[in-house]
Amino acid sequence: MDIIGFLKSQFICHLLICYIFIVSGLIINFIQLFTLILWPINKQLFRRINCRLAYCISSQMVMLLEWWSGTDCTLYTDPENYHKYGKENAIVILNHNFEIDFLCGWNFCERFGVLGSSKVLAKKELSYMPIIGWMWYFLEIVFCKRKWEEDRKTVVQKLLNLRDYPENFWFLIHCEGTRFTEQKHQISMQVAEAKGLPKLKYHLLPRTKGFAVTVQCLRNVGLLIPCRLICQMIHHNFGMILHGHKIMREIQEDSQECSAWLHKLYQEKDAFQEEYYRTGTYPGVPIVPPHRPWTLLNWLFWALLLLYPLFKLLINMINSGSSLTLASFAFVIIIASVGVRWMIGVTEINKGSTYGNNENKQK
Ligand SMILES: CC/C=C\C/C=C\C/C=C\C/C=C\C/C=C\C/C=C\CCC(=O)SCCNC(=O)CCNC(=O)[C@H](O)C(C)(C)COP(=O)(O)OP(=O)(O)OC[C@H]1O[C@@H](n2cnc3c(N)ncnc32)[C@H](O)[C@@H]1OP(=O)(O)O
Ligand SMILES: CCCCCCCCCCCCCCCCCC(=O)OC[C@@H](O)COP(=O)(O)O
Repeated sequence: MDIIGFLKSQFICHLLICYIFIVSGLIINFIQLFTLILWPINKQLFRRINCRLAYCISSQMVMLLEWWSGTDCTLYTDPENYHKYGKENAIVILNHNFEIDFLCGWNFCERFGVLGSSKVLAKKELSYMPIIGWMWYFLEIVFCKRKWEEDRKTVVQKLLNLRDYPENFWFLIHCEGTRFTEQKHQISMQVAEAKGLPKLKYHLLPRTKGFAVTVQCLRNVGLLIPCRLICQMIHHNFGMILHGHKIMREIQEDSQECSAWLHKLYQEKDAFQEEYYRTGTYPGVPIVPPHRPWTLLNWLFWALLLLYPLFKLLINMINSGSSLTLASFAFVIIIASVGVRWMIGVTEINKGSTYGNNENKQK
C-alpha cells in the first residue's frame, strides 16, 4: 500500500476530516443565521450569499467523493444538450435506489456549477439534521411530510417562492419518495397492478403528485424548464444515465397527463436498467464532466483555518498534563464521533423509514 492509501485507511485522518466538516459546518450555520437580517432588506442578496455559504458545506462532501475517494461519475447523455447543463434551471428526476445517490447528484451539480443553489423535494425529517438540514433551511429547500393532504399547501407555496430565485438551480425529485427495498418494491408493484400499470423490475412505482405540482409551479412563472434530466444511477461504479431534451411541449400541465408521462418515464428507466445489466452500457454518449478545483480549495481553506488551533490546543493540553482536561477532550471526540455516525446512519437504507412499506394497510 502506498503512503496515500495508508493515510486514507487511518482512523485519525477520518477523525480530522469529520472535525473540519463539523466545525466549519457549525460556523457556516451560525453565519447563515445572521444573513436573515438581509431577508427583509435585500432578499436576492440573502439568497446569493447563502448559495455560497451552502457551497462551503456541501462541497466538502463532494471533495471527499472526487478527490479523496477518486471517484468519477460518468454521464450518458445527448452531446447536443450537454452545453446547456448548469446554464439553465432544470427539474431532475433521479431514481432513489442507493445510499449515496445524493452525493453523486451533488457531484454533477458541482461540475456544472450549480452545487450551492441545488434544491430538492426532501422529507421533513432531513430538515432537523444539524449542518446539512439547517443549511437547507436557508436555501429554501422544499420539505414534505409525505402526506399529501398536509403537504399540498406548503409544497406549492415553497415552490412558487422559487420563481424569482436569482441563481440557476437544479430541482431534484426522487419520485419514488423512498429508497428501494425488496419489501417496498413488492408493495408498490401491488399498487401498480391495482392501477393497471406495467410492473417495474428495478424501480418503485413513482408518486406523481410532487412532480405534477413542481411542473405546474415552476412553469409560466419566469422559470425555464428546458431540459429533461432523467438520471439513472448504479451502485457499483456510480455510472449514471442522463437524457436531456426539450420538455416544454412534452409535459402537460394537467395533473393526469403529468402522471401518465411520469409512469411512462419510469418504464423507460426500467428498460434502460435492464439494457445496462445485459450490455454493460446505457444509451447515449459517455462523458465525464471535467473536475473543478474549488471543492479541494474550499476544503484546504477550512483545513488550514481549523487544524492549526486544534493542534495548538492539543499541545497546550498535553503540556498542562491535566488528566481532567484530557478526559474532557476525549469525551468531546467521542460525542462528535457518535454524532457523525448518526448522520451517516441517515443515509443508510436499513435505517430508512417505513414509508411505502405499510401504505396499503393505512390507506
Ligand atoms: C447532469 C445531472 C445529473 C445528476 C444531478 C442529480 C441531482 C442533482 C440535483 C440536485 C441535488 C440537490 C440536493 C440533493 C441532496 C440531498 C437530498 C437527497 C435526498 C432527499 C430526498 C428525499 O427526501 S425523498 C423523500 C421526499 N420526497 C418525495 O417523496 C418526493 C416524491 N413524492 C411525491 O411526490 C408525493 O406525491 C408527495 C410527497 C408530494 C405526497 O406524498 P403521499 O404519500 O401523500 O403521496 P401520494 O398522495 O402521491 O400517494 C398516494 C398515491 O400513491 C399510491 N400509492 C400507494 N402506495 C403506493 C406505493 N407503495 N408506491 C407508489 N404509489 C403508491 C396511491 O394509490 C395514491 O395514488 P393516487 O392515484 O391517488 O395518486
Ligand atoms: C467532508 C465530509 C465529512 C463527512 C462526515 C460527515 C458525514 C455526514 C453525512 C451526512 C449526509 C447527509 C445527507 C443527507 C441526505 C440523505 C438523503 C437520503 O438518502 O434521504 C432518504 C430519503 O430520501 C428517503 O428516506 P427513506 O424513506 O428511504 O428512509
